[in-house]
Amino acid sequence: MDIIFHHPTFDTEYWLNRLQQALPQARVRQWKQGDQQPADYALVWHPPVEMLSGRKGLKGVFALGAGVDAILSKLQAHPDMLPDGVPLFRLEDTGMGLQMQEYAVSQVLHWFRRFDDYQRQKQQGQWQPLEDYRREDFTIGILGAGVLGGKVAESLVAWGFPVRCWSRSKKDLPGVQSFAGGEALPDFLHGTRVLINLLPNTPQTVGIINRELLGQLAKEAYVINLARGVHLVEADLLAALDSGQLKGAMLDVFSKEPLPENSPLWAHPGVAITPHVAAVTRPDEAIAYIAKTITQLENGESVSGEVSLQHGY
Ligand SMILES: NC(=O)C1=CN([C@@H]2O[C@H](COP(=O)(O)OP(=O)(O)OC[C@H]3O[C@@H](n4cnc5c(N)ncnc54)[C@H](OP(=O)(O)O)[C@@H]3O)[C@@H](O)[C@H]2O)C=CC1
Ligand SMILES: O=C(O)C(=O)CO
Repeated sequence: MDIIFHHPTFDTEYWLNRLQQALPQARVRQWKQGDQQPADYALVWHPPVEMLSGRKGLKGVFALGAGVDAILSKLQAHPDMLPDGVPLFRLEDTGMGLQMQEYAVSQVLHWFRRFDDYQRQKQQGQWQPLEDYRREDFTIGILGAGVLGGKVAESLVAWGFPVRCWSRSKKDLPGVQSFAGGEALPDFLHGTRVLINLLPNTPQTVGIINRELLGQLAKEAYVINLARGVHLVEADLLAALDSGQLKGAMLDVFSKEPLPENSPLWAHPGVAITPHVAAVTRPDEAIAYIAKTITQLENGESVSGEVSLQHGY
C-alpha cells in the first residue's frame, strides 16, 4: 500500500515517520511536484491540484483538518481533482474537541464572572464589586452541533449553564435543547446570551452571523466565532457592539487571515482576538485516526469521517 503526504507547514519528517510506525505494511512518502507514481491514499492540506487529479488507483483522500472548505472550493474550480467515487475524509475530533472545550469554557467563564468589566475598572483604578450574573440569564447557544459543537455543549452543560444547539438535524445531547432547521433559528436565538459558532463553511452558512441574527440575541450578548471568518459579517458585529446590543466578541477566525493591520477589529475594546488557534491538528491523535480508518477500509469495514460532497461538510 502506498501513501502520499502533502502539508504546506507541518513537520513532514515527523508525520512520515509516525505514519510508517502506525502502518508498517505501507510505503509512505512525501508527494513532490511531478510525482505521478501510484498511491492508494493521499493525506493533504491545501493540496496542489496535480497531486490528486487524474490519479488512478486512489482509494481515499484524508484532509488533515476538520474543515474541508478549502479543499472543496478547489474541487469546485477543478472538478476532476478528486477522481470519481474516491471518498474524502476529514479529522473528527482527534484532540480538537478538548481544545475547543478549553477555549469556549474559559471565555464563557471570563464573561460570566465579569472579568471584562473588572479589567475596565482596573484601568480606571476603580474598586467596585458588581452584581453577579445569574446562570439562568446566561443561556449558551451553539450554532453547529456536530463533533466539535457537541463537545463544547457537553462541557458547558457540566458548568451548569443552560445550553441549546442549532443544526440541520435534531440532536439528543444530554442537557442540551436542540433546534433544527432554518425555521427554528429565531427560537434558538431568542434568549441566547452567548452565541458560539461551530458551523462548517458552506453556501448556506456564509454570512449567517449578520445584523439580523445579532439583533435577535438577548440584550448585551456575546459572540464567540470558532469556525470560519466568512460566517461573520464583521461590519455588522462592530455595529452591534457599538449600539450595545453586543457586549463582547471573541474571534479566532476572520474573513481574511492573517487579519489585516488596518482592520477596525484590532482596536475595538469589545473584541478579543486569537490567530486561528482554537483547535489545531494534533499529529499523534490524527495519525492514530487515519491509520485506524485506513485499516478498516482495507478490511472492508464501515468507517466514519467521510465528507458529504452533496452537503459540503
Ligand atoms: N478555529 C479553529 O481552529 C477550527 C475551526 N474548525 C471549524 O469548525 C467546523 C465544525 O467542525 P465539526 O464540528 O467537526 O463539524 P461537523 O461536520 O461535525 O458539524 C457541523 C455541524 O453543523 C451543522 N450544520 C451544517 N450546515 C448547517 C446548516 N445549513 N444549518 C444548520 N446546521 C448546519 C451540522 O448539522 P447536522 O449535524 O444536522 O449535520 C452539524 O451539526 C469545521 O467545519 C471548521 O470550519 C475546526 C477545527 C479548528
Ligand atoms: O481543522 C480545521 O478546520 C482548522 O481550522 C484547523 O485550524
